[in-house]
Amino acid sequence: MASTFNPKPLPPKPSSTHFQKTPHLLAHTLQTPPKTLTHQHHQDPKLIITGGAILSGHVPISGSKNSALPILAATLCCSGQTKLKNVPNLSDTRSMLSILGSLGAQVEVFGDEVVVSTDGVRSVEPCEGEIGKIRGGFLVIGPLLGRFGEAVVGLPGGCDIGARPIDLHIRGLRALGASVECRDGKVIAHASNGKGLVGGRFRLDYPSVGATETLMMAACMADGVTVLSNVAQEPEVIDLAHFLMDTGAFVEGAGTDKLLIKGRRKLHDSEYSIIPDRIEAGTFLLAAAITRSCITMSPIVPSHLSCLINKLVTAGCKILQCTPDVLEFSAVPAKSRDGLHGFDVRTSPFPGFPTDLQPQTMALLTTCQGLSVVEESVFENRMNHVTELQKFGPRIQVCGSTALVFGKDSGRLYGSRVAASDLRGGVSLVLAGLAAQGTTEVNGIAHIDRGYENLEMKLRLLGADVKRLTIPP
Ligand SMILES: CC(=O)N[C@H]1[C@@H](OP(=O)(O)OP(=O)(O)OC[C@H]2O[C@@H](n3ccc(=O)[nH]c3=O)[C@H](O)[C@@H]2O)O[C@H](CO)[C@@H](O)[C@@H]1O
Ligand SMILES: C=C(OP(=O)(O)O)C(=O)O
Repeated sequence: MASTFNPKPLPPKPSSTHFQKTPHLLAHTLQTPPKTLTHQHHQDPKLIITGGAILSGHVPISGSKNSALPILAATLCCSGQTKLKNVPNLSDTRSMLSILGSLGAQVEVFGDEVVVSTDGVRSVEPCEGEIGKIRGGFLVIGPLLGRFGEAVVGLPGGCDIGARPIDLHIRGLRALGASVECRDGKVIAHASNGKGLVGGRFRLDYPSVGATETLMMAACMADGVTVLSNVAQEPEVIDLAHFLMDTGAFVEGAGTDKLLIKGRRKLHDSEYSIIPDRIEAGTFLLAAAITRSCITMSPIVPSHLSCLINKLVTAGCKILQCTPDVLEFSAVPAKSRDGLHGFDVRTSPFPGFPTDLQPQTMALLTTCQGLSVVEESVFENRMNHVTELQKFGPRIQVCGSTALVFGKDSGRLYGSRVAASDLRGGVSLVLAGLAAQGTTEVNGIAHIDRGYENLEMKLRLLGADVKRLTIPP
């Protein structure tokens, strides 16, 4: 029987120290999106991968995109200067900073540190163009409504992996006393009693990550006590709760299915470090697995990845070292190079198997022994990568939200010209390219740049042959 991975518990999170305010303005490296992101598809840069390299060495893991986005939105709840550390430099975080800037916030960027002051915010209507690019931008609605009593926010963008409605955000805000209507592609919200939001009770029909985050932030600024049930338990929700508590909020129950929040009108300044990106870390574990390699990575919170690691151990991989923040992982088979066994996956909310690792896991399963079944239960349309993965040669059969992956016996992977249509689907093609014989060209990599910081540089650090080709306009 496969052994179960039991990570050591983390030490308690240190309480925040107060940030020494820095009056100077320095480089705004995160605020200027690279030109290539605004180009048409045929002018997009592409990744060229020569497959077959065995990876080795150490990869640094960046801060979490899905924590950084809500925490940047939450700076709108805070007076004074908020200093965030370990913020990843991604097109999504740059969009989020533009959204804050469009409201009148002052944003300064020093490498991976971002200092935000929202005291000068005068607008409650963020730039619609940026909101429409990313999912996390919509999260400003809760803080705006809580602090200013109104918000006018365009409909969110993000990966095209399903309908992704926002009904739970809206119904939850109504339960806190807001009047909310959707008109002309915008959500227009008012704290309808004229005095601001009021505490209330709301049960989410589904533990939506985004709706939980919207309601947590709104409840922190509402008058009275709020109880939210059937909430999301993802590490990013816990990270947001820790940030809010550091700024003076009272949030109890983060990481369980019920939150109790005592509202205050305004939160104060703080200094806070974003957690490591578990999805980026998981992607590198899968990169090592698909190339049958041994690598180390840090920083990482192993318990955030228990579900994936247990599956990989079942497949035949080994955890050689696991401390609270470093992981040494080996997929080097004992005898032959292709000894990993397939396994079944059903995505579900945390602590279940993360939907954001489903496409990358499917890429690995095409190289494993036997038939694997991959079921996507979180999003209704997250199988777009399959047609592109099939171009590498393996047999994959899709029926609705379930894929049958026939594994290495259905054929080995051959380099191919493919195109990303979303973030994680896109990176699954990069993983397939690492394992394929010959050269792979991955187009549409603006999708990948939304969520991976320096992907090709990090892969090269591990010994992969990956180049970014930027075609001049
Ligand atoms: C920026 C960010 O953090 N993105 C993550 C966040 O997205 P996001 O917050 O959008 O994901 P949700 O947890 O809200 O969505 C999960 C499911 O709930 C449904 N739903 C959601 C809200 C709502 O009001 N009504 C509704 O029906 C969605 O359509 C989806 O089927 O969590 C997802 C699930 O872990 C991840 O894949 C995304 O990477
Ligand atoms: C689906 C994702 O992102 P978003 O919610 O930002 O579209 C993702 O990170 O895989």
